[in-house]
Amino acid sequence: MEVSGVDSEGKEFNSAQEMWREAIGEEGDETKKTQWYRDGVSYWEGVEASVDGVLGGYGHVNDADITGSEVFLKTLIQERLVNGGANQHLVALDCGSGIGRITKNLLIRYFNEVDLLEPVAQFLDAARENLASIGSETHKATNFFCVPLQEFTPPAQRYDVIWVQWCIGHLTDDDFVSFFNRAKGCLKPGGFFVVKENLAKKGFVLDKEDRSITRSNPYFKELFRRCGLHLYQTKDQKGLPQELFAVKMYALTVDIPPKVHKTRSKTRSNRPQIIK
Ligand SMILES: C[S@@+](CC[C@H](N)C(=O)[O-])C[C@H]1O[C@@H](n2cnc3c(N)ncnc32)[C@H](O)[C@@H]1O
Repeated sequence: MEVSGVDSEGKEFNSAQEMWREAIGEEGDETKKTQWYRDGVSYWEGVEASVDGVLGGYGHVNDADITGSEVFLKTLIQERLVNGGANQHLVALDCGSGIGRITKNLLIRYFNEVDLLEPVAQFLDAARENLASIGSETHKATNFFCVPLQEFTPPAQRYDVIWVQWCIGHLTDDDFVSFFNRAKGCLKPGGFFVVKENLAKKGFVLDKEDRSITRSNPYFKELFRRCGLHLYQTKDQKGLPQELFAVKMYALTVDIPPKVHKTRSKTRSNRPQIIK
């Protein structure tokens, strides 16, 4: 990516390549890259297994976040899934699930089964506990995968929705692309990804504390293009405190969304749109 960016200590980089070279070393230098991932997980291992912990001290944004996600998800289920999801056995994957906050407050109400993936064992244990008394025989958390996204290949054709929120910043660009390419084959027909992430105003911001990168909207779009994914819908998350990064939701599909005959202005951004 030919975009400039900064790190959390104010250091400037002329390009993403320059930043990645410093963060994970030259291509083929697996030692530094392994250390990058190890440091990211170690950071989260030192965080309390609570809503406030996984939200970086902003536990009070949970309600706004879940409400925003629910509005986005509901429309997508209706538009994309057979019968609008009615009378279907729906399955979701919650990636980088932390303590199961999103599954507990949202996904388990819409999906018959939810699988959780989380590399930090203490978070996944908390998720198991938090979800033990939630749901029912027909709405339940099924699998708990204790593995990082870059090492995960989901089961083939299992999921209607793969939800990726506030965790993909831990992956390098190549591992980001590689993960979505593997995961594409795990979606059922009509299935889709939701990526909900912080946005940098421009370029990127490297967080040296938790070993993650916050990407800009153009940066995400370029990576989605490299994944061969199509942008079906996007929506900005509203109601978050001003001092936080803006947050955007992306719905992504493997198939090309049908052309919409426009009756409104071309400047509307939340319409089906192929990534350019
Ligand atoms: C900000 S928390 C968000 C948790 C959850 N998605 C939520 O919104 O409540 C970031 C999560 O990403 C997880 N994570 C860190 N590195 C990861 C990786 N390589 N693959 C998947 N998840 C990772 C952390 O352990 C942590 O649970």
